[in-house]
Amino acid sequence: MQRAFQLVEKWRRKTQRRFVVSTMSIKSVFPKVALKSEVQEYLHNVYMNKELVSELGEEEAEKVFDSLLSCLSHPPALTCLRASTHTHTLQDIQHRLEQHLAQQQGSDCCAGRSFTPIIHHPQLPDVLLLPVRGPRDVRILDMKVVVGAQCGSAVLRGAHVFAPGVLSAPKFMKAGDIVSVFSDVEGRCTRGTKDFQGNKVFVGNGVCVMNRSDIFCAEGPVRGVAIKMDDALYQSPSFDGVLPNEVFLQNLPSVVVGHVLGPRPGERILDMCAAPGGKTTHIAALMANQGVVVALDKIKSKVEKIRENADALRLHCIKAHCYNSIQAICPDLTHSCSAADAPPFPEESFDRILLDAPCSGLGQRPNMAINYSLKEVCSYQPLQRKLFRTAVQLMKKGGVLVYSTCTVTLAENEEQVAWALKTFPCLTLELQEPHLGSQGMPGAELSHDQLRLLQRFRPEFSWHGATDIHGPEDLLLKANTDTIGFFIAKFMKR
Ligand SMILES: C[S@@+](CC[C@H](N)C(=O)[O-])C[C@H]1O[C@@H](n2cnc3c(N)ncnc32)[C@H](O)[C@@H]1O
Repeated sequence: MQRAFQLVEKWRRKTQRRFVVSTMSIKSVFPKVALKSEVQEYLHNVYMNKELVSELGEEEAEKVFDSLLSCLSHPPALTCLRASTHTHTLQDIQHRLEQHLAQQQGSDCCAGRSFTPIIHHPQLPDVLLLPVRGPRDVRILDMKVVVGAQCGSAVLRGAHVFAPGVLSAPKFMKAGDIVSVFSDVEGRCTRGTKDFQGNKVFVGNGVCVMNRSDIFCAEGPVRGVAIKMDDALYQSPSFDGVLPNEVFLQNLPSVVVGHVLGPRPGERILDMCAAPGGKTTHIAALMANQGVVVALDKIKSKVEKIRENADALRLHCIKAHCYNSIQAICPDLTHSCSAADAPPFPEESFDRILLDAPCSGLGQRPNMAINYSLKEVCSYQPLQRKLFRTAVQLMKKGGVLVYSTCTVTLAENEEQVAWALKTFPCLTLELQEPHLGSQGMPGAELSHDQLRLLQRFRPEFSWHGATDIHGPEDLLLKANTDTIGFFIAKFMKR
């Protein structure tokens, strides 16, 4: 870890001169996540619930909630790459990645930047981390391009701007122009606008690869990079198409899920909500490609993505199907089920099941604006329970079920655990290994012992407004805490 920090320090010193304005001044202009007022009030009540307030005190609980809104609009401090250690060694992949980034960043280095250091995660043997630097001092230019909020968030995590994401561009914009890119956080900008005057957030500067007419006047759908972001507010390498057979860009808590599930070679595993296959491919890799991983998703186009990712990572034990997982149990015991690896399945068919549930996604970062209504946010709990019921029936006795979400509500997390333990006496809550996040959040009447068995990634706890790293311990702390908001529960069936 000491050597890792030396690398980060070297990189920081080399990039230092670009940080002429203190992060405090930029922080003040970078807004908190914008939520519908009904959703903000709902979340505020969650974070000010009686159990939590009696533990933290009202003032501290308010501060934590404020930090949550603030950190959600900013990207995590480190980029996490899962390495395909079933086909290559971690050192090998790191070396190839360094070579690739050296090529990608070659011209930037000449312009005064240095290569981003790549660090091994000390507790996750298949994870490589790259520190993100920002918010940086980047001057806003006269030519302004506006992109959709999703595209703006991707730029904050190191992506270039792809043509479909562009909403507004100046009248005479042409390839080679240097432009400032803004995110349309309120979703008000109409595609094809020339000069959008509404509320927008600056995400960095880039060089146009396409003319305005290429983006808006093409006959068919436009594809490809429209603006190459070479001076982004948050500096992080672009991983689009980088070593697709060896690395997978994945949030750190999602990698933790695979390890917590603990699949072993030869087992039968079900991933109930699998697309695009980030966790499915991790599970198959941990099984050294031996056994079966059945991956279900109800959206056909997304199932194709699972297959593409499985092929790219050479994971042949994955069997992907388009299916509604709620109905994945054979309806009739006398009726024989189709094929062993295709749904529906007889009860108690699987050694381990992952339910990475569809959820309100309020923990995703960066997210500058969430347009969900309260009704939408509240719609997930019943759906998750239906999926959970099926999961319990499909797991073998002695089998393991991992339930996870990337949201921060109690209703989709701790309340689901309380409901599951009451509804299914055959389930026990299990210790998670590794446990890198915080424990569960009080508010669902779970005991302290039960909360300790849960794992919640709570970026609001360590949020200080900037991604600066101060020492090796801080580097590791940030890697494990300055993540997306995420929840994991592990159950066993007696
Ligand atoms: C959180 S995402 C899964 C992410 C995925 N586990 C990964 O790591 O790449 C939830 C997925 O659940 C799928 N889904 C929603 N309802 C479903 C259902 N009833 N049956 C199967 N899949 C469903 C959605 O299409 C979506 O792809």
